[in-house]
Amino acid sequence: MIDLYPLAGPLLFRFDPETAHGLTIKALKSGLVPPARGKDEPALHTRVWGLDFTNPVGLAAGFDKNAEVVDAMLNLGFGFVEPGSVTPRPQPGNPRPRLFRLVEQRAVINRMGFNNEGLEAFAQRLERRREKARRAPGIVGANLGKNKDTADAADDYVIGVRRLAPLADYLVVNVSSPNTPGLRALQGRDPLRALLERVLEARASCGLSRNPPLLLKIAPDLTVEDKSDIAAVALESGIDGLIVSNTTIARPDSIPAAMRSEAGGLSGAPLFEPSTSVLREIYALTGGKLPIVGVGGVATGEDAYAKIRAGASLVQLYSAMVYAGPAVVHRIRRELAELLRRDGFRSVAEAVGADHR
Ligand SMILES: Cc1cc2nc3c(=O)[nH]c(=O)nc-3n(C[C@H](O)[C@H](O)[C@H](O)COP(=O)(O)O)c2cc1C
Repeated sequence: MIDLYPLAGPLLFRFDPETAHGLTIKALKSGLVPPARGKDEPALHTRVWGLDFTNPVGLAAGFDKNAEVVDAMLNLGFGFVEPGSVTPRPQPGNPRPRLFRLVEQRAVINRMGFNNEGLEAFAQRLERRREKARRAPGIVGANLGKNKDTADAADDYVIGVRRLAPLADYLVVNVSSPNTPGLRALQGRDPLRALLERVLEARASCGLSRNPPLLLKIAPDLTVEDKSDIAAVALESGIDGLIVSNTTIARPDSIPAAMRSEAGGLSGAPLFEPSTSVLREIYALTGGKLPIVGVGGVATGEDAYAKIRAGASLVQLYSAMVYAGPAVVHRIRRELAELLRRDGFRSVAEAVGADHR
């Protein structure tokens, strides 16, 4: 592929991060970014939840909050994309500034607070996409959040599931954003059990011939007890998988003093170790029975491979794209295929959880 990011990147970095993101979405929507899918090596093909992924590298939630650039991102080489988080009603999110680059650390801090155009706009875009003859191939999930002012969180997730179950290849219940008050408390054993029961019931009530897999996205900032509770509830509830992890509220020593006090979730390189370690633990606690999407600090094929060996069936990224542009996806695919070959794995699936054996 021709990589234009060495030109576009420095230009975008002259704007504040949120303006740069808005410009990126506009460029993608208007077709200014040329498609560059490339060919996926057969070893990268993988089947999870009965869905065929041409490669295991996905775009994490938060980049395309309103499902505006699903095809454009698939056309850049992602095996799957996850628009959202979407909330039932539109909401503005937190006041700006709320997005910060930590260039030297290859990291991002955000406290967006689920800014989005709401469920109806999101669903209609997916509906229109379904009608298009020329859709990009690839898997499209939908990541669900709750409105800030909704008292009973489960109500919002149920609304999201009912509207999007017929439109998405998989659904994500996101209870791990640090920027919506009270959200992460839903990861506790009893609230989680009650929430998952209600969303699974909502999915069943859609009467679809094929239910989209339902995944739970968790935070990296969890106690030993939290993790074992989540693993137990995930297994007993009958959900289909987990996404590990969202951003962290921790501030590792590498984060400069001026940025330490910015509230929000930290993502990118400093999140790699902590999120991979939670992934490893959750894989062990669930005995490898639930497919896990590994996310947090993935920027190279080696990072993706490490997540897979720790127990991820698929990986996702967001922050690495800010610094390396979409070419990062091609690089990861190429390097990952090489690493699998080097270690004698014929497929991604063969390498999942290899560190545990
Ligand atoms: C600006 C920004 C917005 C995000 N918004 C969401 C969101 O709406 N829902 C969600 O589940 N995760 C959201 N995330 C978290 C990412 O999906 C991902 O879990 C996290 O950034 C770690 O991956 P990374 O290190 O590759 O960025 C957001 C991340 C960033 C940087």
